[in-house]
Amino acid sequence: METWSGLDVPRLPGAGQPLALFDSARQGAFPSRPVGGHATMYVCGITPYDATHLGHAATMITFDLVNRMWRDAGHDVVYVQNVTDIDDPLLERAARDGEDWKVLAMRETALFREDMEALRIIPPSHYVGAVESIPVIAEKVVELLDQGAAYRLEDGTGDVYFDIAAAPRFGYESNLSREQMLAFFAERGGDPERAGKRDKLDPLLWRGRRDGEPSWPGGALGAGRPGWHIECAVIALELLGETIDVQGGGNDLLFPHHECSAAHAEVLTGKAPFAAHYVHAGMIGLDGEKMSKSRGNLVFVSRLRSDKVDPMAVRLALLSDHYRADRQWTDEVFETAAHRLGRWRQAARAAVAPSGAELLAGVRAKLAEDLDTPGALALIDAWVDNTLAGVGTDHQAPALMTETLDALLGLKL
Ligand SMILES: Nc1ncnc2c1ncn2[C@@H]1O[C@H](COS(=O)(=O)NC(=O)[C@@H](N)CS)[C@@H](O)[C@H]1O
Ligand SMILES: [Zn+2]
Repeated sequence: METWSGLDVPRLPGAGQPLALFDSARQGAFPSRPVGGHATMYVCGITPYDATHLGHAATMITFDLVNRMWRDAGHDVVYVQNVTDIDDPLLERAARDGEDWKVLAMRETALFREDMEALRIIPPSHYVGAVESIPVIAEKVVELLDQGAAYRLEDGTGDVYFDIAAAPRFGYESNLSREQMLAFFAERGGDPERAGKRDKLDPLLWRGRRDGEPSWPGGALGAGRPGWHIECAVIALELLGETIDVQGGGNDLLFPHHECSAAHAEVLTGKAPFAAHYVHAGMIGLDGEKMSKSRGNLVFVSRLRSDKVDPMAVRLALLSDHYRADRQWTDEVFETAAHRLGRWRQAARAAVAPSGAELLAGVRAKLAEDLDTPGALALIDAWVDNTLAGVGTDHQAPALMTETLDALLGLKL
């Protein structure tokens, strides 16, 4: 699947320091140490309907900062993102609206790409759909069956499940109790009550063909379509290798999605941990509720854009609180960001300002501490206040400040 169009990232003087990121498995922030000359990141992309709401945008901006910080530290980055262009919620929405699910998926994915370009998100190296990945997913499910790590239900549906007992450390990523897992599993697309499963938490790998549902040839599996977690495990393994630096997404994916994806990958490769860092972005909410399709309380990037809202003000607003915090989108958050952006643009046009090198070093240091954007933005505010008050003697500073905000925060002044 084609990715969206790229953009230039200014090279800054010197180099950034190692990026420390919070790892959900180890429950602490640790330096990410990409090896082999390039950093590898898999970020869970959209299920293509109701795109692009501000929750999607906030999470994509978070991992765009990881991408930018790694590049600033001198790494090449191989970044893979998927589109879940076949799954129950997509089929349900298409049926609700009486439209072809393939058309819905294509239209929403195209809109997502436009919104990502407007928000100045560096495109992933590989942008991959679930449907185009079905042949290799089916092969991997057969491998899991051959390893005895998966089993077919005996009820004639052709459904295949993963046996979580095959993953000895299952649960190490989310650190949840079994009852918490059962609750999240039921809430987020799992089927704990399905008859015939060995364990209630066993996730679906392959759904055998059903009348009225799309299906694809699955080789030895027979016709059907892939489960959700195996999709992301297989796409990452195919394009990034057996272990990766970052597996990312919103914190709604921590369990079951990322836990199961990691378990599938580790059983397939025999290598653990699948990801050195399991990175989860907080949920953007509106009126006190998580912004989500099921609730329908969505603010769309494309709507803001058609209302002539500056995407850079949206991006700055979504950077103003810490990426791991569940946070609310409010008019006040937006107005504050728009005002801040105006002052920053004014200061960037000054002839002279406080030291640009000091600002760059300060912003690098704050972002290297688990993407402390509130700390970084406060340093920029102080620099801007001084600049607008006529303090400072550095003639290169305004230009360097502009490049710093572009390269590290993705903000075009
Ligand atoms: N309210 C929200 N706040 C922050 N991130 C969100 C929010 N809702 C969804 N996301 C994130 O946005 C991305 C796409 O979400 S999604 O459209 O529901 N799709 C999926 O979760 C799956 N296609 C992942 S394989 C995911 O990383 C998800 O964690
Ligand atoms: Zn995923």
